[in-house]
Amino acid sequence: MDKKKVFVITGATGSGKTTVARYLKKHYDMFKVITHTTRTPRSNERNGIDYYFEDQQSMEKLHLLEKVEYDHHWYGSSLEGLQKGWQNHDYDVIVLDTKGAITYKEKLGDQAVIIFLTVSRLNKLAERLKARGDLKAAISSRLNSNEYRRDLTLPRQLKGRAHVIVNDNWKRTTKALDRIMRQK
Ligand SMILES: Nc1nc2c(ncn2[C@@H]2O[C@H](COP(=O)(O)OP(=O)(O)O)[C@@H](O)[C@H]2O)c(=O)[nH]1
Ligand SMILES: Nc1ncnc2c1ncn2[C@@H]1O[C@H](COP(=O)(O)OP(=O)(O)O)[C@@H](O)[C@H]1O
Repeated sequence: MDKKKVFVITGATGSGKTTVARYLKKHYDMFKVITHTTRTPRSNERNGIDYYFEDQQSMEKLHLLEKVEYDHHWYGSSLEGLQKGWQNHDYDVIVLDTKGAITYKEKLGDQAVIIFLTVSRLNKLAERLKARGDLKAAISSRLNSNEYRRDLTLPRQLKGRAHVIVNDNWKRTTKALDRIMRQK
């Protein structure tokens, strides 16, 4: 069996996907796959580190494995991105919306390990976006988007095919992640 895997971190905005990806990169030597987006960078985000920031035209020229519209912006990931990581690492980690996670599971089967994040109280998500420093208008647009509502629950296509972590408490989350990694 191919030992190369991609860990797909998915869930609602503010649920902790980026934080979890950072933990897996640091503690399990995973390669963080950078995806492409047409949304504008946040003040602390850098091109080529957090995303490849694209415009409509440059986005259309890319050869992508999958592409989604999320809160009026486009996001997409490439097979080249995954393969770049697998050259020197057994494990890639990528942050995707739930639509992207379904595509990865369908296309890659057991090679894609899906981790779905949630929280027990939804108002925590808005609090976390504020604490992260997101602009008020961006938070409001995000929380009113159809994609935000959709990603609050595990899609039926991923039922029984994803690890679910309730990320209320960071220490407990790291324990759950370490448990998943021991199963590998
Ligand atoms: N399907 C897919 N989703 C992506 C990709 N890149 C980022 N996303 C998702 O797009 C959504 C919006 O991301 P972002 O604007 O960074 O907001 P955040 O989740 O609040 O940090 C999140 O669910 C990301 O996981 C991609 O290449 N493909
Ligand atoms: N378990 C947790 N408890 C408290 N704050 C958290 C926890 N996990 C993540 N955060 C914080 O919540 C904010 C949103 O997390 P982030 O990883 O950016 O979410 P996402 O990528 O899913 O939008 C960040 O400021 C992060 O530091």
